[in-house]
Amino acid sequence: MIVLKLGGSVITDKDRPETLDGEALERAADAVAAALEGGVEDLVIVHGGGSFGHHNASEHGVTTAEGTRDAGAALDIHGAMTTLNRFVLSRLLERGVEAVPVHPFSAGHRDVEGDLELPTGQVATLLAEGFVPVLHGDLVAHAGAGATVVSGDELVTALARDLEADRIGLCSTVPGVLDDDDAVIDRIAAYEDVAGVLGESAATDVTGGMAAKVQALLTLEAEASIFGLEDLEAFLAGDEPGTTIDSS
Ligand SMILES: Nc1ncnc2c1ncn2[C@@H]1O[C@H](COP(=O)(O)OP(=O)(O)OP(=O)(O)O)[C@@H](O)[C@H]1O
Ligand SMILES: C=C(C)CCOP(=O)(O)O
Repeated sequence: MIVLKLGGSVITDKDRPETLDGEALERAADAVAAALEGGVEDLVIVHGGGSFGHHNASEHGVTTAEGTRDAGAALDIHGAMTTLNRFVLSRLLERGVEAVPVHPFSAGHRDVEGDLELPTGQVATLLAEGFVPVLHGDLVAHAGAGATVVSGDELVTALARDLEADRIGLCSTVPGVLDDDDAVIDRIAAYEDVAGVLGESAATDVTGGMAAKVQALLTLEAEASIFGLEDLEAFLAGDEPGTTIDSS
């Protein structure tokens, strides 16, 4: 089972609100379709927000910890993410991928500690029935805080753990985690080894950029890869492009 995240910064133009990077999205959809035709089974896709969702969340002061109890604000943020989800689904459907949406707002929640609870029975059943479930960064109900943002990266972690993913891939706008000289770090085994070079996202991003990604992936048993769009095909073919996060 593969969990693949298509970074919001890859499939959208992160500097312009609610703007797709149509070419990049089509390229990603091509790679997914080719991989499924080539024999990949059991693929779960998660996509991030990029220029959809982050701007809205930021405008309403909503983050993964700061929530809202304003339904209008919640619909604004969730609506931006479902709009992007429709675009992703349609590009996949056009290529014969049996992609269906799973909206985290209707499925998950956070407890008072902020820990995410995400049921995955629907995702497992969709996989078993031959679908490609497509989740996305979203809002979730948060005990004591209203509704807060859940990042695609958190969803990847929860899905990978629960569904015992064999492989995890984060396709981002960078070719991997970069060191001080902008060279791709091949392998990361401990957060302390790279904490100094990890920063936040260059664009409006309420969920933490690269540092949060690496921290989350280090908690998983399976190996994860962070790579750029040019390496998506290679990842889906079984290679380990970019940076491998290995906590074992
Ligand atoms: N050491 C680093 N190596 C690589 N990228 C880094 C590093 N430190 C900070 N970054 C930033 O992290 C960004 C990737 O995180 P970001 O959250 O924007 O990606 P994404 O998952 O593709 O998008 P989204 O969160 O919208 O889904 C890079 O574009 C870069 O600006
Ligand atoms: C900002 C929202 C609503 C979702 C963010 O998801 P991410 O881009 O994966 O961090």
